[in-house]
Amino acid sequence: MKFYIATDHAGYAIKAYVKEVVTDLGHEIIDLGPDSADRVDYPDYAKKCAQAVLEDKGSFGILICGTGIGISISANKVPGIRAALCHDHYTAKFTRLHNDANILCFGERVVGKGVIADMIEAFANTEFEGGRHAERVAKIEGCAFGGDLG
Ligand SMILES: O=C(CO)[C@H](O)[C@H](O)[C@H](O)COP(=O)(O)O
Repeated sequence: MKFYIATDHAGYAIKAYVKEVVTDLGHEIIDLGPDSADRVDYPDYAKKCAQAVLEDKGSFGILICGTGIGISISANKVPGIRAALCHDHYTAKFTRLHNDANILCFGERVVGKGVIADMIEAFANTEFEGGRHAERVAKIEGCAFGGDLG
């Protein structure tokens, strides 16, 4: 699998560890920045990663900020992106199974290294289940374009 990773300043410190985890699992990871812990705006990096994931079909993203909240909200503004803010193995696994998430998000200030490695493994090793979930995922794009929520 190919992953794109981006953070803001509050997710920068953990990035090297995350890249190591992804590589050790046998996957490719491309770093979209930033290259230092200088203060940046998380929407800029969410957008960079979202665009890369959409342009490179079949790839996935990892986005990290302090809480994981701002960067996931931002990425989800991009149509076609399903960025999941995860906190543990269960949420990382089920967002692939049921939501077909294409970007894993978390907060550097929220989860520790063990949980991060566990989430990445669960996210990378879980396939979308399809079926009834595919119908719901299709409706997500309807929400993005102001469709009828029923
Ligand atoms: O968690 C975040 C957004 O949801 C960010 O990573 C920042 O930590 C947060 O916005 C605080 O920003 P600051 O400039 O570091 O005070």
